[in-house]
Amino acid sequence: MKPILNIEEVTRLEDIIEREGTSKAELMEHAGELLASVVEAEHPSRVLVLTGFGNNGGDGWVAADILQQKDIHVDVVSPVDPSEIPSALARHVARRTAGRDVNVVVGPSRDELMELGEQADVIVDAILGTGFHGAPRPPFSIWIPAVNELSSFVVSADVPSGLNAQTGVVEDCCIRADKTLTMLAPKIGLYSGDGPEYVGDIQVGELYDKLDEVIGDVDHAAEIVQAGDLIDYITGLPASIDKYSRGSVLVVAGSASYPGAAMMAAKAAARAGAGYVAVAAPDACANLIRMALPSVPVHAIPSDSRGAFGAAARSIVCELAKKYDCVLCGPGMTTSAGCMQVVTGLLELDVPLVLDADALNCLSRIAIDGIEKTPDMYRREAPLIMTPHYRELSRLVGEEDEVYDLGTAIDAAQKILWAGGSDNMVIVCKGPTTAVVGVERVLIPTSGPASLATAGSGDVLAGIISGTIATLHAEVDVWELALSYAVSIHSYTGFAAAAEYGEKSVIATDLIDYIGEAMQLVENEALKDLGALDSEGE
Ligand SMILES: NC(=O)C1=CN([C@@H]2O[C@H](COP(=O)(O)OP(=O)(O)OC[C@H]3O[C@@H](n4cnc5c(N)ncnc54)[C@H](OP(=O)(O)O)[C@@H]3O)[C@@H](O)[C@H]2O)[C@@H](O)CC1
Ligand SMILES: [K+]
Repeated sequence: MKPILNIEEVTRLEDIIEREGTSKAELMEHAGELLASVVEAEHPSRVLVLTGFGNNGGDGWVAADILQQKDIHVDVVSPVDPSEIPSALARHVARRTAGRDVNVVVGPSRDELMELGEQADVIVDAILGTGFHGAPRPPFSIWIPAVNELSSFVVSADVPSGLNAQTGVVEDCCIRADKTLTMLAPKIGLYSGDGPEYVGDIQVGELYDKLDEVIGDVDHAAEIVQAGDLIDYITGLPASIDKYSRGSVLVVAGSASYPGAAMMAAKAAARAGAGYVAVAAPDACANLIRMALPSVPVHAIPSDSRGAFGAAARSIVCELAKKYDCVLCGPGMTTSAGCMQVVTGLLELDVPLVLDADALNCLSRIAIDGIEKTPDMYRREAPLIMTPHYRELSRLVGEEDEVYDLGTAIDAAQKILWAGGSDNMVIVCKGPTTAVVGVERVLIPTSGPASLATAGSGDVLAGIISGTIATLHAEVDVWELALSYAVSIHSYTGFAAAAEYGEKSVIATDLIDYIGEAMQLVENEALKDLGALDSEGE
């Protein structure tokens, strides 16, 4: 796993490194060297380096100097004369570089900039880094859209200029990078909000060789899960096994209005490896589900007048649920009074429980002002997994109008978890970047493609999660990792389905049929990561 940092922790880390004997000036020299080596790998004959007023620009000036010494033609664009750059560190390296052979262009017009950009094979974006806030001001608000019109390969230093490195918000314009070389450790904004749209490939610039010794001295916003970390949760089928010992799932879901959600979740749970999957659905839609899923037993539960779970549902569902390795509750269920009773009833049982979609909306409605104010409602010994997308999460903590980025979503999930205080509780915060948040750790598994943002995709993920939990029975050391495995499978179904149908045309039911292939892809990646397979998968 690799740490992701909040910006204030990056600053603390730089201070710690300085106390250990490596100055910020030295770090900037290393940052420039690494930036130059990333550019050189593209074999350019001409490079344009765009610099700003701060130390991000300093990285660019150092890189420009090194590239020029390798007989690459380098143009450096600066908003002011190098001697007028306000940051002392950046001014020093800018003056040094300007005194050599690079071509320095101060304050070019848009047309002049476009002409330089058209001639360049690679553009280095060293305009704004972690010191940026708000929306880019002129001249950067002119430079950035101009660069985005060009076809040259763009490498951003530390963070694409225009992206808030903490929140991932782009207010006006932002460099669209092909590659981002982020210094020391990835910043949370690269994964949050608009970040994933702008960063391109993320590469970490290892500026400090003793980072392992100091990285533990700062708080980590999250850790990126690498495929090899998942190996304990990738299991084949043993030889002697029956359908029950493979793991059983009860899907408590559906309503007359949304029977499809129950179908997708149940089928996904079975495809994820559970040997026995059953559905408990309101009798208003039970027959539809039976016809769609011949391999799945469907328990018809008394409905209310709208075709949702009725008043008698709680006791019947809870009696059934006790017999399963995992219970998934929520998809397409609505928030009727009967549904709320089902959710509170299931929470009282001693069975691993996944609450998704309307089950979470039921909790929000019961609590009114944030579920973390009444943790007794969800505190339990048995595992509890909640799978809200960012908006459902904001409702759970009573902040309905808040728009969450990755950082604020993690904060909200931690509020709920710390109030509940159980190692067996995990919140999977679904968004452009999905975070798996537990009491002890926050993990970021592989994100899927944009094609996963389609109706029903969450039902499929809930099915994969419950199927995965059932197959693992209760033998889980690190719940956050087990769930990261399930989230990774979902991501890979998105890649596989997009390759088959095209990114725009994927629908949620397609994803289900790629679960088997996705499990194989995750396993291959894990084995490659651990060196047990070569890059061809041999
Ligand atoms: N520290 C270290 O050890 C190391 C740091 N490193 C590098 O330093 C970078 C951080 O450098 P930094 O702190 O100087 O900030 P940076 O992003 O260059 O920008 C600051 C300038 O931008 C300006 N500005 C702000 N908002 C703006 C807007 N909306 N529109 C226009 N301008 C705006 C702001 O002006 P102000 O708002 O203060 O008036 C100020 O002049 C970091 O990302 C990494 O690349 C590496 O070398 C490794 C070692
Ligand atoms: K930048």
